Amino acid sequence: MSARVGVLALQGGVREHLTALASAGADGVPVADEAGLDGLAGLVLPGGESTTMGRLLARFALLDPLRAALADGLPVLGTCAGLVLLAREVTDGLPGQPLLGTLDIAVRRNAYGSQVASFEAELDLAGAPFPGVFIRAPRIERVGDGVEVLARGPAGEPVAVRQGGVLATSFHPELSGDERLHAYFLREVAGLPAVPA
Ligand SMILES: NC(=O)CC[C@H](N)C(=O)O
Repeated sequence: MSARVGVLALQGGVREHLTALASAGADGVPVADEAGLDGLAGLVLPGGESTTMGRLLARFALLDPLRAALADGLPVLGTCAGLVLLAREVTDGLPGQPLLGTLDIAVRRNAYGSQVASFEAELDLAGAPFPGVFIRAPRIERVGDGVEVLARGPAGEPVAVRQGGVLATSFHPELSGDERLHAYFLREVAGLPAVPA
């Protein structure tokens, strides 16, 4: 049986991550409450709207259980709004915007500007080209010492980062029909079997 990997399903692009996880060899399951966190081998925080997602996490009493699960070492992949939620610091966050704060980076939301709010760029991910789909993307403005930069954007800014069991991208790997980043998450971050190997 393949490993169960949750996708936080309060808001945002859930289905595409479930599909990408299935292609990469995991059993993706939507998670919308605390009980859904039980027995997961990993978790994906999807793109969407981080302020809304944070409010819903608070409303559904998921903030503390999620923080506890991450502190216990649950491997997590955050994309776009999911990256914002994971960040320690959001330089233009709304007052009181709930964050998980487990990833030592500072981000600026919607920082690529209104004219070019969405774009695609070919990225170099561990020496191989990877399609980067950026939609009202957050920009990583600072990375802490323990954070590894896996890919950089057009201006050399980090767009894929990893800190131990936390992997995050400012782009949307689930929208490019290329499951290599999900496979990397499963294999290298969560220690699970994955395809492509
Ligand atoms: N595509 C996205 O996830 C956009 C993220 C959104 N701009 C935010 O700050 O939450």
